[in-house]
Amino acid sequence: MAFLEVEDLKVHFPIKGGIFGRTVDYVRAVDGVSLSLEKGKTYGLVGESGSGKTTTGRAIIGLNKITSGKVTFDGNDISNLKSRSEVRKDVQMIFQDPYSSLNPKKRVIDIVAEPLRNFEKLSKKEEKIRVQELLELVGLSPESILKYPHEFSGGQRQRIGIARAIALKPKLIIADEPVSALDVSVQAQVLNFMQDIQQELDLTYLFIGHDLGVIKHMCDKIGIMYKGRYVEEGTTEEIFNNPQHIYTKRLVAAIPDIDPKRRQEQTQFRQEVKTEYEQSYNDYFDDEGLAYKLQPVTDTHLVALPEKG
Ligand SMILES: Nc1ncnc2c1ncn2[C@@H]1O[C@H](COP(=O)(O)OP(=O)(O)OP(=O)(O)O)[C@@H](O)[C@H]1O
Repeated sequence: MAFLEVEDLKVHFPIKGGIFGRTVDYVRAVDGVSLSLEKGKTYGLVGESGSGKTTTGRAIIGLNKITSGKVTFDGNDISNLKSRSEVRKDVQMIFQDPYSSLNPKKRVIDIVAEPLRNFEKLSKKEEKIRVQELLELVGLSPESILKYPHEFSGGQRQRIGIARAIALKPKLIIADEPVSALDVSVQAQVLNFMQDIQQELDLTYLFIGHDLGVIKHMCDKIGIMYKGRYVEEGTTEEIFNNPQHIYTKRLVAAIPDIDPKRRQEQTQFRQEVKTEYEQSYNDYFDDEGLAYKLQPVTDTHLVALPEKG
């Protein structure tokens, strides 16, 4: 059994209608996702906006109710809310936007200490020392404890978010587009730092993203999502060197390459993908453009599927 095992996960949100507010339909945000993640590794969930990546992450951590399916973490079935509360300390989330995810009215010490206050009974002095240690670990000055989020840059704010996420020494971190809101120049620093603490703290990551360059850099395994399902899953090498599904091929073909020789290969690959896409559209997609016909189904974010032709 893998460290994190998700089996046929479904999360459907009811759509209410009529004067009685009855459920008239469901948004099938996640509709049968399975994945397994080994300890210390990083799994990338990729998909265009609305494909269900965030809902998958939120369902695993217990922020969204699971409609059906099973989530096993570190040997425990955490599919229902009660069982999940037992592993709450062990699974933490890092959010996309370090501007909105930190309360602007709170000082850094109160932000980072929040999970500690929920789970551990520390004296004020012990708490201060722990927060200062955490800030040092994420590369911020321990004197920052009395500052407010607006006094920091985007990259520094994300480090504060990471300090909060690792405060309870979690085992699994769900990182929901952790660098998408940051300047490109800062993204690499935060990603490299995330890799450093992964080693240091023996962390396992579920990394949600849409930038395939970032995903390639970070992940061992990748699942490509589309409309709540997987279109393809594989190791990073398989996805980038030998993509099977036309949707994945389109994503890989869209990555800009700065190396002149590889750019030439990429141009040729793009042409092949274009031809295959045009020839095989009906084999892969049903009338609504849903990628039902190849299993498993994945999620992606980089390039929306264009209209046929
Ligand atoms: N609480 C909710 N109630 C109803 N529908 C929801 C809810 N949360 C998400 N959805 C819908 O579920 C679908 C999947 O959303 P989700 O946020 O998981 O996608 P995503 O791939 O993470 O996209 P993004 O990259 O834009 O965050 C979308 O159609 C979204 O509108």
